[in-house]
Amino acid sequence: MTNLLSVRGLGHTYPGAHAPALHSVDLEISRGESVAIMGASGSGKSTLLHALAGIIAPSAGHVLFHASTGPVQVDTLNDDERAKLRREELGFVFQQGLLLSELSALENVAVALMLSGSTRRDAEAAAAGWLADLGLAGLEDRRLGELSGGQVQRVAIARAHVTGAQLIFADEPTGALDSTTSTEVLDLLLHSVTQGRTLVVVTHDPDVAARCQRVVTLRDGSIVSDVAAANA
Ligand SMILES: Nc1ncnc2c1ncn2[C@@H]1O[C@H](COP(=O)(O)OP(=O)(O)OP(=O)(O)O)[C@@H](O)[C@H]1O
Repeated sequence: MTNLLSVRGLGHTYPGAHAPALHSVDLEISRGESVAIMGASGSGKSTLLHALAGIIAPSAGHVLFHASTGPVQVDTLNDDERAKLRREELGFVFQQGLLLSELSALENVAVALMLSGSTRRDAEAAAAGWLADLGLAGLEDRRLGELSGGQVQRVAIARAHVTGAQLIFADEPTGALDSTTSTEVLDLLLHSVTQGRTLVVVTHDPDVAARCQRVVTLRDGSIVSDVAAANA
């Protein structure tokens, strides 16, 4: 498998914090892998995800991402460049933050493409296709508040994929869902890995981690284990 992300000496200390949230992390992620990031609350999982995905600029170390256009040194990008990288190359399935409750399911997905320059008509056609593929046909015009938690996560998955992103970051994508719906949402994310995409998922749930190929565990901001998942 070819390398997609190479991380060297990654560290991050939030302003005013006494201890680093992330410390000397080295990590290689290959194209087509599914990687779970686990660890106790406060161990640095989200900080690692945010540094890998260019959401935050790390205070130390390097993140090399092999984008569709060539290698990108993520840690050296400015805010605008990181935003462009996220928009064009990465997909996000987060519990909160990215979807807009006042927009419909269709608009939430289409906006990802419109931000990258697609016309509304093209964006909505592509969005409708993804929503249908994810079992949401007929619900396109519902606002998020009129959908179940699992349906909202499907909207998030559609949005993460509609731009053609090859690297998907998920932060507790099943955290608020019942076990049946969790399984369905994870099935959808792992299906996209079988299509050649790469998934990095932060989770507290051992069942989610066991279905990924690899489990990276953090403690106090450092990687303490990096193993193939038992059930993978
Ligand atoms: N914006 C921030 N400003 C200051 N400190 C922060 C910030 N975000 C996280 N931290 C601190 O950094 C450390 C790592 O936090 P992080 O959110 O990465 O952990 P986590 O493993 O994802 O935790 P959880 O499982 O509870 O979400 C913690 O000590 C946390 O308090």
